[in-house]
Amino acid sequence: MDSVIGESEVQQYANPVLESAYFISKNSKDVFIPQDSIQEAANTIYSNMKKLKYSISVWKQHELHPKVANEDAINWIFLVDLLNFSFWSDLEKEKGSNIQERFSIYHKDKIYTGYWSLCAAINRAIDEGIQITNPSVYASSENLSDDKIKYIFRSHTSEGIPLLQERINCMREAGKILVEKFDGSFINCIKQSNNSAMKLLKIITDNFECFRDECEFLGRKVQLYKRAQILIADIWACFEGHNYGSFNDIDDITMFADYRVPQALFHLGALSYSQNLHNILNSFTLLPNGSQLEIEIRGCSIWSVELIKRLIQQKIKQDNTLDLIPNSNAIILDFYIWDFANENKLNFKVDIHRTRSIFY
Ligand SMILES: Nc1nc2c(c(CN[C@H]3C=C[C@H](O)[C@@H]3O)cn2[C@@H]2O[C@H](COP(=O)(O)O)[C@@H](O)[C@H]2O)c(=O)[nH]1
Repeated sequence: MDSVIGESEVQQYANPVLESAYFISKNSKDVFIPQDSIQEAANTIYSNMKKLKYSISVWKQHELHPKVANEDAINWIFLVDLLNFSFWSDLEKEKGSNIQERFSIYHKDKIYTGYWSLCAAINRAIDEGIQITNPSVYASSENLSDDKIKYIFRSHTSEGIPLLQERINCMREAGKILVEKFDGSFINCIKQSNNSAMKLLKIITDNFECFRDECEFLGRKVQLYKRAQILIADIWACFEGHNYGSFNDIDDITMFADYRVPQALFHLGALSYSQNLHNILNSFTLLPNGSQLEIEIRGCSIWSVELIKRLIQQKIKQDNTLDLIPNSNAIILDFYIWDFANENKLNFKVDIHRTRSIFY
């Protein structure tokens, strides 16, 4: 068996996710970070972000995101990122097939799919007077029955929301933990973190099993923590780095290893796949959660964005124009790439990887 690279060179990163991503990228067999095109990818991303003046303030501009940074927003963000996973459709067996029948939410005269369908369903429930974001409500079926949750996520089409029962289980588990251990509010987790994103990451993954996005890769535990990290990032972005969003080590948060950003990284030339993996993705073959191919895609995506971040930070140092992007940490880069992917995904040459998982 090939020697496992990086085992001895234990990287001293503050974030265990970055350490895992480094290890995965050094031992990946079907996913690569092309050294010859990642600089061009960084240039493209940097110039587009400058043109858009892309910054932390974009987060609240999204129509379905909270507009006021307060306790209600924290409860909303916690619930959204508790359920922020697996929106891709089983109906799509080949490119573009049946997409009109995929799960979607009708809200205020608009139809939403993907991540936005989750936000729309929650906002619709709030408009209907359901206290859906209150942890003591979704913690127990006495306060909010399974049938009521099913009603909240009722689809505009024949396909229902993927993993509905798993989503209900997450709500019960996390709601109970917030009520029993954190006096009913995620704000108390934030207070315990003493303005450290890394401490908050540990509080989340130690206490909430459904955020514990870990698996084994070449005999070693790797931590990817996609929803735990985006939960912290969304609070930081909503509060624009102030108040409950003030973390002195926020730049240690990595890219969020989902299924959409890797697709964009491939399109931009910041990720490449073996022919075998290329064929698997374009034939819509399922990849089991925890499989080597899935972990290579997720881990290399995190490392690719880390390298892009370093390249862009070098460019900022040499850039003497005035229209610099105000912030270029992995969160802002990730948010930009995800928004770019959602606007261009129908033109991408390679499809997403299809893994059913509660982790992303
Ligand atoms: N890496 C990363 N993954 C993200 C997001 C978001 C939403 N973030 C919003 C908030 C601020 C930003 O500006 C975005 O507007 C969702 N996801 C993941 O994508 C998948 C859904 O994709 P689709 O089926 O196409 O909607 C699913 O795994 C979901 O967990 C992100 O930002 N980064």
